[in-house]
Amino acid sequence: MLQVKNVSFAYTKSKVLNNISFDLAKGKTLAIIGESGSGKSTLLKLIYGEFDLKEGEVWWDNKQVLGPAFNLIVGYDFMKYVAQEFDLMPYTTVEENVGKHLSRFYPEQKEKRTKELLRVVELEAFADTKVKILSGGQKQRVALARALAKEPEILLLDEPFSHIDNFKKQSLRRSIFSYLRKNRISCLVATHDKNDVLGFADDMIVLDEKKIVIKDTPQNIYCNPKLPLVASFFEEFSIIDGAIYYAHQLQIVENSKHKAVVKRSYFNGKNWLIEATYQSNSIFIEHHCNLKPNSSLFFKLFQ
Ligand SMILES: Nc1ncnc2c1ncn2[C@@H]1O[C@H](COP(=O)(O)OP(=O)(O)OP(=O)(O)O)[C@@H](O)[C@H]1O
Repeated sequence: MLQVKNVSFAYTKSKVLNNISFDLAKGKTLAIIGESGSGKSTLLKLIYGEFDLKEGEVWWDNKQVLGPAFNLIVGYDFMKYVAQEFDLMPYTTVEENVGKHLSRFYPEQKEKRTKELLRVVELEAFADTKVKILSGGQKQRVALARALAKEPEILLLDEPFSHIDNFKKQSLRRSIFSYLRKNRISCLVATHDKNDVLGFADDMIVLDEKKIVIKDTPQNIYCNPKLPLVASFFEEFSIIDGAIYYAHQLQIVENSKHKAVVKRSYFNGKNWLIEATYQSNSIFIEHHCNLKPNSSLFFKLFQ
């Protein structure tokens, strides 16, 4: 189990993280969300042992994770970290990058393992391609495969699918997260993408103002977002009478006590998002067709 105990950290004078504590059980996935600059990457780096901690401790089972003051080489065998910059070897092939840390003394095992990982990240066709000429998304997939090569017990992922195109993203997500589950690898994933969280993470934490402001299951947080910051991570929302409503919780009806004026309609694939003005504020309503700007509408609320 990963244990983060009362961790605080500052790069310079002011703190980036203040008194962070949480646990992550074996084989579980925990998502970290928060605005840009809220400290997600810093937290991953601290857990990886990239910096020395002055306040707080990080433990994996009965081993304490220590920073560079205690380790000549940053990191531990049981933990792998895929950073936003992938740190690959550009002039060697995809296969060589993935197999870099696997033993040369067992060539058959090495080849089998490398092939298995290339299948997980859907890069079999690029095994002999030099990394230098790969796209950003392909490089990101090589970095993921390399992190998994030596079967870590815990994987730290920083925006793992940010460079992957929408065609591949969903199937790659399913492939990676089911591989982690099957092999009981714990995973901590920092993300801006709700699709990394809903359906894949067991728990999530929300970072704001240097602290963990919410920790719960993705389902509970989605259904009861509590803060506008959290609702905005998932969907367009409106605040009406002090409560948060997602766009699908507002329904246009013939008549009601809530009257608004249409500003604009946006096509979003499944239906339309209507932006309207209600009591001088913008609200968002999901609807099956677009509506004329400046026309009036009535809506009702449901949860
Ligand atoms: N090496 C560094 N030296 C000084 N300050 C840093 C350093 N790295 C990050 N910071 C600062 O620490 C804060 C947290 O940054 P961090 O990269 O952890 O945020 P983040 O939530 O991961 O952001 P993003 O979502 O944009 O990746 C920011 O204010 C950033 O400017």
